[in-house]
Amino acid sequence: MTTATLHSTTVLPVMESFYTIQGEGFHQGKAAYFIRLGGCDVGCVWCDVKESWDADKHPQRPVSALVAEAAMHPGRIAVITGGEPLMHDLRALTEALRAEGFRTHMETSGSSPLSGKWDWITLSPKKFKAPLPESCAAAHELKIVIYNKSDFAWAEQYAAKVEPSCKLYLQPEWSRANEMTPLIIEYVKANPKWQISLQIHKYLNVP
Ligand SMILES: C[S@@+](CC[C@H](N)C(=O)[O-])C[C@H]1O[C@@H](n2cnc3c(N)ncnc32)[C@H](O)[C@@H]1O
Ligand SMILES: Nc1nc2[nH]cc(C(=O)O)c2c(=O)[nH]1
Ligand code: SF4
Ligand SMILES: [Mg+2]
Repeated sequence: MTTATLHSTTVLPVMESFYTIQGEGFHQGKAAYFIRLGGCDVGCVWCDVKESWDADKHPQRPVSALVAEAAMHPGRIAVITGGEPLMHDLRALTEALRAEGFRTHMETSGSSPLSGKWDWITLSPKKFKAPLPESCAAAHELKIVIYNKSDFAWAEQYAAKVEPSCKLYLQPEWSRANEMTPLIIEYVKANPKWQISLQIHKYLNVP
């Protein structure tokens, strides 16, 4: 049996999957198919998908079925998110997505070991469980959630750990967006290596 065949038998806990507009970061505004995997051991107090945390609450689904559903839509960006996707072995999923012509993107805290083949890794480090050095090295985009003023200095610590080519984004924590967005605007104006990332899907009322 080949490695690819072995991987094709894999199942993953899936909370939801949906075709939408990427609302955040460098690829904001592009059509993308999202697969939200269950399970997260990071525990951010302000997490906007706490329902994802317990993997056992979500059905185990075969990778082949997930990719077949994704391929029914015309977009060819697949975003793997969660929960914390790197709690799972993502080799089979990324191989199968690429075989269908998808570019593989991931949203991760980087706190569990990397697996899979990725065209784009969005690293969003968390104070609650720090990212591994390998995730910092692999990130194409660093996206720091700003919950209070002290998070700007914390963001700079991670900007120093990623590659020089890594894009840098500051994103207001949603419940504090009214207070934090003006601070982010001033910070980006003073520190133009950073850009602002808004969660535009929440303004557009799409998933
Ligand atoms: C729900 S997380 C799932 C992926 C992974 N666990 C992570 O945190 O990167 C997806 C993205 O949403 C961000 N996020 C989560 N809750 C948020 C909130 N309340 N406001 C703004 N961004 C949030 C995360 O930082 C991450 O960039
Ligand atoms: N439209 C849309 N864009 C997103 N970008 C990152 C998301 C995520 O939850 O990982 C997300 C999401 O949940 N919806
Ligand atoms: S790491 Fe991501 S999914 Fe996990 S609690 Fe934090 S924001 Fe939520
Ligand atoms: Mg989201």
